Amino acid sequence: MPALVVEHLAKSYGAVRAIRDATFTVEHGEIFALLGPNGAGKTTTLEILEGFRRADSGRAEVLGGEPADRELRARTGLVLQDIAVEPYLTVRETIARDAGYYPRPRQVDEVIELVGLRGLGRRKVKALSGGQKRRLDLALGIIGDPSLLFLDEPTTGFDPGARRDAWQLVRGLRDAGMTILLTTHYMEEAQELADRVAVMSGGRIVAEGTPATLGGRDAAKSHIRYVTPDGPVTIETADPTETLRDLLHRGVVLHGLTVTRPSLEDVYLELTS
Ligand SMILES: Nc1ncnc2c1ncn2[C@@H]1O[C@H](COP(=O)(O)OP(=O)(O)OP(=O)(O)O)[C@@H](O)[C@H]1O
Repeated sequence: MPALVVEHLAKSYGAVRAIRDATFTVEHGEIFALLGPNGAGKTTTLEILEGFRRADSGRAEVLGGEPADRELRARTGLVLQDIAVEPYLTVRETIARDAGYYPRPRQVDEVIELVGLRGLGRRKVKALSGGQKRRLDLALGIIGDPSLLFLDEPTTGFDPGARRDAWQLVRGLRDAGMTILLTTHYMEEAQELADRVAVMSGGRIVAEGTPATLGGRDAAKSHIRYVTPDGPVTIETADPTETLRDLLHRGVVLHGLTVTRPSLEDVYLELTS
């Protein structure tokens, strides 16, 4: 039984068809990334799975049950786009208060450490930087020791170092058995983190696969580029190894050589254009 099942899901806000017909499944213990342009329907899909909204039609199943089930909520963690936190509480007080909502929470200090807020436990929430605030959001998502975690754009506002730390943390959670559904606008994040990705556009899933194979990426042609005294050369080839062997055999000097395949971002832009 998969951790999440979404089948022919549809949801409109008045005349706006936010989700038209979305189908995908997420297996236990995997990191699944939902990608798509602004307004594609990602947050609405998450909100239905989290039990905050009802779909108009279709099926959404979470850990084998209904999304809004109370007992289920104790087993899921949420990191939403805008989380309301008390500005005058400290980091530690905020996390400790949330720990009280769960039957078997993690240790508060362990979580502060995990999300990289060590030494900031006594700082008031209103005095945190944007990235630190987002780490606090992450702490609140995992304090209940959930088996399923929803992350809606978890690293927005992070500096590159903090982003890599967050990826490390999320991978660690997955390796410890947690199932993670995330949305992101950073293709590098999806590439680095996700076991599988789905691309949503106009309320539909338009492609699904591993980051390496999405949209036929693995079978796509490579570009070999190098510079000769006459100027730059670009060769498009399905078999870069063979083409390079041939060039070297002919004694071509390959100054500034690069070999590239379409990036996840290239494929994504093509799918959503
Ligand atoms: N409460 C609401 N009332 C009316 N329309 C809404 C509401 N929430 C979302 N929408 C609309 O539904 C569509 C899907 O929005 P949604 O927030 O699910 O997209 P998203 O993929 O999460 O976008 P983003 O990447 O910008 O967060 C958009 O056209 C949005 O304007």
